[in-house]
Amino acid sequence: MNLLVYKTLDELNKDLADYIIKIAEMSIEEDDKFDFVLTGGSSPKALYQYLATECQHRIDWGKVYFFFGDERNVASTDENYNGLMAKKTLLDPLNIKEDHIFYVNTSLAPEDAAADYKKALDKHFKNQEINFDLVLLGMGDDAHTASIFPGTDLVENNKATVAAVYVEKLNTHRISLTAPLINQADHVAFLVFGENKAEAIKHVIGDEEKDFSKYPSQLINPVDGKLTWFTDEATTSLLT
Ligand SMILES: O=C1O[C@H](COP(=O)(O)O)[C@@H](O)[C@H](O)[C@H]1O
Repeated sequence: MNLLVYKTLDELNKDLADYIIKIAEMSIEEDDKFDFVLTGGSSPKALYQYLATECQHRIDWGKVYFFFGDERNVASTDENYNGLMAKKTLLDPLNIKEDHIFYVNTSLAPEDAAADYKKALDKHFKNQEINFDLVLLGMGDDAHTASIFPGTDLVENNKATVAAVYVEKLNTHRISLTAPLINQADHVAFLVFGENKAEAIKHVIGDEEKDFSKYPSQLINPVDGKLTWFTDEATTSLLT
């Protein structure tokens, strides 16, 4: 595990963009494509805008396939739909073709949307192991990542799949990659900043004894891949 701590969000996003471009270049050279899982929420907005502007000409974006680590069970036109935020900030500005973007179909019931997404992944990976080049993750102040929330049955899901989960505290369903599926990736990167996440990261990274149900981000530990945390000083202030 590699923990990177930045003074400013600009420095963090610039370095994270360089890291993404480097993995994209390696993947495109090896396989002629880059399978990239995007995170949702508010944290990646500035990063996506930076990629779409400053990094517009650094790689062939036509060779990138975009996926989502999790999705909220709302219409694709709803501002809370993770896909819409990525579309506005990254995918439309880069003119990414629709057949390179794997949105979660939330017009289906959550269980069906999860099964539909898994089917699309299996097809893309030609029914071989689903092995993303890079999974970008965020983390909530409750230590959830993707939509693996504390106390939900998704924490216990030990299958590499896509699952629907009911999140009681939000009174809603979510659709999410499971931790074993994320852990099959070659690279996993967390993008976490801000003081409100200091307590969570203290436990996720700092605790010797793991409590996955309380701190689901502890589940992320790539089997053969590399894990990197892109953080700031405020978030890591409680780590000793
Ligand atoms: O609900 C979600 O939250 C996390 C963290 O979001 P943030 O707004 O604190 O950046 C995010 O990683 C996840 O994709 C999203 O669905």
